[in-house]
Amino acid sequence: MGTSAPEHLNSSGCRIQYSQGKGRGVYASRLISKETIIEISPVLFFGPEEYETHGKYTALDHYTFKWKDGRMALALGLGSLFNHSNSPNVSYTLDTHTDSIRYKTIRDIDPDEELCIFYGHKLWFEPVGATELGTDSEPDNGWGGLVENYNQEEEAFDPDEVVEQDSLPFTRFKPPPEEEDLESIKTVPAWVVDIPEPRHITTLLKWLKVSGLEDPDLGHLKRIRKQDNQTTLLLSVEPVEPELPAEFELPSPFQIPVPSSAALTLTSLNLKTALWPTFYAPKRKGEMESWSHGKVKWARDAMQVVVAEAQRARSEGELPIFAFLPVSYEDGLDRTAAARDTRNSTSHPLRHAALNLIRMVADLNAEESEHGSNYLLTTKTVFLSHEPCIMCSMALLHSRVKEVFYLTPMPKTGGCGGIACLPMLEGVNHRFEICVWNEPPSDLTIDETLDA
Ligand SMILES: C[S@@+](CC[C@H](N)C(=O)[O-])C[C@H]1O[C@@H](n2cnc3c(N)ncnc32)[C@H](O)[C@@H]1O
Repeated sequence: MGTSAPEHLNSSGCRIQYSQGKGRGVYASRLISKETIIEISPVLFFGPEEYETHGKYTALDHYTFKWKDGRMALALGLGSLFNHSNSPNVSYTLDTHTDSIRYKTIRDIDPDEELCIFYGHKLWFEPVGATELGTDSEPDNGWGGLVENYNQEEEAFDPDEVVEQDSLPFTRFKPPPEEEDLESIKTVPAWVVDIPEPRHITTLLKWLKVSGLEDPDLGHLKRIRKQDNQTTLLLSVEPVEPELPAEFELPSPFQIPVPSSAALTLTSLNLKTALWPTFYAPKRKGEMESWSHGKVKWARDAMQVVVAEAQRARSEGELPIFAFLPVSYEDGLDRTAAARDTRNSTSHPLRHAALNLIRMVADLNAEESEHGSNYLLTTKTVFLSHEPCIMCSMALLHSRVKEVFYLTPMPKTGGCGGIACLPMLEGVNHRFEICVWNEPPSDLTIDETLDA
């Protein structure tokens, strides 16, 4: 063993340092933000035969990654020096196009923090740190382990490329569109004019086309309203009163509120058309926001954190239930929060993971938010190890969360598809999308009668 670690010219803020009980490790020499590629290591291959007859009897066995075609690969550069953690802060992807391994931070990294990857559940050494799990008897569910990462080909795709619904690693349930009531319909003031002579309508419509008043923002509205023997023409939503052609001797235009968007449901169509004739544009059944490869990777990374932290919680005497609010994929700027179920340690029956998470968000935002809005998770996605119980599902609904992902369905107690599905109930004042991971890890099973 050398007496001091070699210097390494890695410009992404990594250094090599001895790590207590683990040999050398990779450390952050400055703050590194989430989703930073910190290393791309070229690999050196060993053919299956060479590996079987020689490689596996050498120290290299502790360093090699299994490649897709059965070869073993030794990461050069920093790649071989990342130590293992059950709650890794770095993910990696085998890039078969360039024969290299890319290492990326999963979350923001503090200066001097060790950068660790997840080796899988079958470890060949006694991991340092009381939080580490993993025995030979434990099934390797592949979560973040070598096998799974090696099957993850997202990096080989364009991160912005859309993933087909059927290829997503989770199943999505989208609530029906909101039924609107009169109060919730958004309107904009629009200029309209009554047309005393219906025979002028065609000419006026032609005039409108060349008048500069045609506005794509009005595409969801019909141009003409016929009501009580009165024909009215929609002119514009500009603040200034439009000038009308003098030859028709029209009365002065006036402003009225018109709906600002098309009607999604028949109920809203009726309500909106009472204001001004509106087009009906129901969302096609099953129509959902699309997911890109990059976003799927983001969700997978978040779920890896959930699994690792749920296992860690169990090793520390808690229930293996975990809730995680990652930095959102789109802006990558907001706060993250994470919470365990702490019913065991607190002897408090309401300390469920999802409730703890919502309370944590409220506490974090308490100083900055307007009174009463600090708990809101509007536009956010929450990742859970288990389907939330009815109480937690209601709390999530109350928090206005956008999406909830869970791994383990709870058919007897769950409130997001188990015994009930709260966001789909009639009359609730918010709906969120539910995404159920396709293959829940078997080692997070809890008593089926427990509320998660
Ligand atoms: C890929 S190497 C990592 C770099 C290694 N520490 C070195 O100095 O060369 C894997 C080896 O690091 C050690 N190691 C990695 N993670 C560890 C952990 N959490 N606890 C203890 N030892 C660890 C084990 O000896 C393992 O065989």
